[in-house]
Amino acid sequence: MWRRATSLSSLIFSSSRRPLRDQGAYSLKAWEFFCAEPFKGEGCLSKEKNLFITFVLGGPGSGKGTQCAKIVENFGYTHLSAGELLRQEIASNSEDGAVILDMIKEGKIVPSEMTVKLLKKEMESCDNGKFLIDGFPRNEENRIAFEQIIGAEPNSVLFFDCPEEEMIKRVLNRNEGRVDDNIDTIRKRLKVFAASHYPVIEYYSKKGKLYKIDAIGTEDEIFERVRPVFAACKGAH
Ligand SMILES: Nc1ncnc2c1ncn2[C@@H]1O[C@H](COP(=O)(O)OP(=O)(O)OP(=O)(O)O)[C@@H](O)[C@H]1O
Ligand SMILES: Nc1ccn([C@@H]2O[C@H](COP(=O)(O)O)[C@@H](O)[C@H]2O)c(=O)n1
Ligand SMILES: [Mg+2]
Repeated sequence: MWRRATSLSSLIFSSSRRPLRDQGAYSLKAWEFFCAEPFKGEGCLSKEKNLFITFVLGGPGSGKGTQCAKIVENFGYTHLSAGELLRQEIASNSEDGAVILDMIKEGKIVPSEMTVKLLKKEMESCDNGKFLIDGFPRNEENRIAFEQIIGAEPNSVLFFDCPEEEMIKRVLNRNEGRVDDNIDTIRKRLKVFAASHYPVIEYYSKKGKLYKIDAIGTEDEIFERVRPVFAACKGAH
C-alpha cells in the first residue's frame, strides 16, 4: 500500500540493486534537495547558520547508526542520534533522565520537547551546519516539535527499509548493553515503530524528500545505495 504512495525519488532509489548508471534522474533530484536554500525562520537556529539536515529513519536495528558512521566518514556530516542523546541524559542523572529511562525500557517515545531540547543544544554548539539526525522524527509529534522549535525542515530523509525478523536478529546480536535490547522491549519498540512511523514517511514522501533504502545486505552494500544521495552534492556546501 505505502509503496504506491512513495515519491518518485524513493521508488528510483528503492531499486537499489539497479546499476548506478540507471539512477541519473535520482541523482538530479538529490542535487536539487541538497542545494536548496535552507528554511529561514525568525529568531530560530536556521536564522543563525546554514543548515543542511538529513533525517535518518528506520526500525530498531535497521542499521541507521551503522550507516550514519559511514556517511560521517565520507561526507563530513555531524551525526546526532536522538536515542544516544536520550541515553546520555539518563547517564547525567537529571530529572528528565529518570523519566526517559522509564520510557526507553518500555520502548515508548519520549515527549518531543525533551528530545528536541537535546537536539537543539547539540546543534547550537556545533560549528558544522550539516547534520544527520538519526532516529528522529519517530512520530508526527516529533516532526512538528522540531519544525516549531528549530524552525527548519530536513533537506532530505533516508528511510532504511528492513524486515522485522532481520531487525530482531540484529538487535539481539548487538551486545552493547542497552536496556532496551531484549526480546520483550524489542517487540514493544517494533509495535511503536509500526504504529507511528508511517505518517512521517508519508509526509516526506509527499514532499518528494524521501529516499527509501533497501536495508538488506552487507553494511558496505547498503552504503553503496546511500552514497549517491550525498555524492551528488559533495563540495557544494
Ligand atoms: N547490514 C548489516 N548486516 C548485518 N548486521 C548489521 C548490518 N548493519 C548493522 N548491523 C548490526 O546490527 C546492529 C544494529 O545496527 P545499528 O545499531 O546500526 O541499528 P539502528 O538502526 O541504529 O538501531 P537502533 O534504532 O536500535 O539504534 C549492530 O550490531 C550492527 O553492527
Ligand atoms: N526520537 C526518539 C528517539 C528515541 N527515543 C527513545 O529511545 C529509544 C532508543 O532509540 P534508538 O534510536 O537508539 O533505537 C527508543 O526506543 C525510544 O524509547 C525516543 O523516544 N524518541
Ligand atoms: Mg541506533
